Amino acid sequence: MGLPRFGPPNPNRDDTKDNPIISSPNLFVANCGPAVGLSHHTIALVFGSFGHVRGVFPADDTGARVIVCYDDESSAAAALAAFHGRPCRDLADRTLHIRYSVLRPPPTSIDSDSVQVCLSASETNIPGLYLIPNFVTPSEEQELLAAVDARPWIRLAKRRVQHHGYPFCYETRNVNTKLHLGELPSFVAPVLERISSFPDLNDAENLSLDQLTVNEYPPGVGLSPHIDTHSAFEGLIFSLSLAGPCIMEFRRYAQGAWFPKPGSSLDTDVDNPDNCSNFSRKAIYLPPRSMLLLSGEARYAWHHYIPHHKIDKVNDSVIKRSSRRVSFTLRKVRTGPCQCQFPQYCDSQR
Ligand SMILES: O=C(O)CCC(=O)C(=O)O
Ligand SMILES: [Fe+2]
Repeated sequence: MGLPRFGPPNPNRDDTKDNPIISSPNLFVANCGPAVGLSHHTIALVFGSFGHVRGVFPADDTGARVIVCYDDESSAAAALAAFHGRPCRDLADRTLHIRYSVLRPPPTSIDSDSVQVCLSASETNIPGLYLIPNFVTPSEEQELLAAVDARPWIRLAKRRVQHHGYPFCYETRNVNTKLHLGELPSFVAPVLERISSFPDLNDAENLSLDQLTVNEYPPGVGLSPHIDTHSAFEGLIFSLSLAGPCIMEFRRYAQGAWFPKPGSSLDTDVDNPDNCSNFSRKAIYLPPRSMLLLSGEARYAWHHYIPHHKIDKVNDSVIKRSSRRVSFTLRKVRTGPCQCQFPQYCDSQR
């Protein structure tokens, strides 16, 4: 039998003390279960003194949290009032922490194997997306990697980063334009020079990219879906892949942008909010030494995302992520509000 899709009302909130005023015939009971010596049968018997128990189920795979399902809400309310927060004599004197449990929506199935992985930007049909393979040579790649490895890394939860030009603040997903760290380091000069000859750029001379974020991803680490904050950066975003490949997925959400909570990490594998399961998906393979350009619709309206996989499937081939992937994201910091043509995705026009 599969697990019931129940959970605590708000897994991010510690509401064990004051239960939110919702009612449910189902209880989420923590500190209770086979891992702490209480069988589901015993739990059903003890909770059964408040009404008919339809079932006791593991709430997760810890063995120490269960879901107790009653026929009716009043039985659940009585059990919660009697047992929550105090030692339960009939359950080995364990102090139970009880909340009402809610039925979770079915998880949105994100099967990255089911999306065809494009090998060129034109195949994706995303306006404004460009990919140039072999943008740097293998020896330039080694030089760039050596240059960043000679500088201090900032350790995030799952990956390491460096910021040059301006620091990027993960709390606000923005840059502090007053905190100029100086010119971009000289090791990126050849890359910047080559960028200015990038095809399809209308305004190559006025590029003046002034912010570089270097990301180092260990195998299996990706980046949750996001649009680089419109108000933080201008309309061209370049990403150079070094050392290893990855698949980058693009999503265009039907409702417009969903803005992650400030401070939420790009490291996490939270793929999309509950109410935003309706989106178009595309995926592209980024080989090492390739340069990706996000412009126009690709930059402003599509979320980009690096799945958290150790192995990527590129159509029929399986590609193991290398020991690391290092990316150079080059952007120009915006100084006024964004006035793009995609207001539904734009934090300046919200
Ligand atoms: O690693 C990459 O290629 C993308 C990084 C990225 O999306 C970002 O820094 O905003
Ligand atoms: Fe990004």
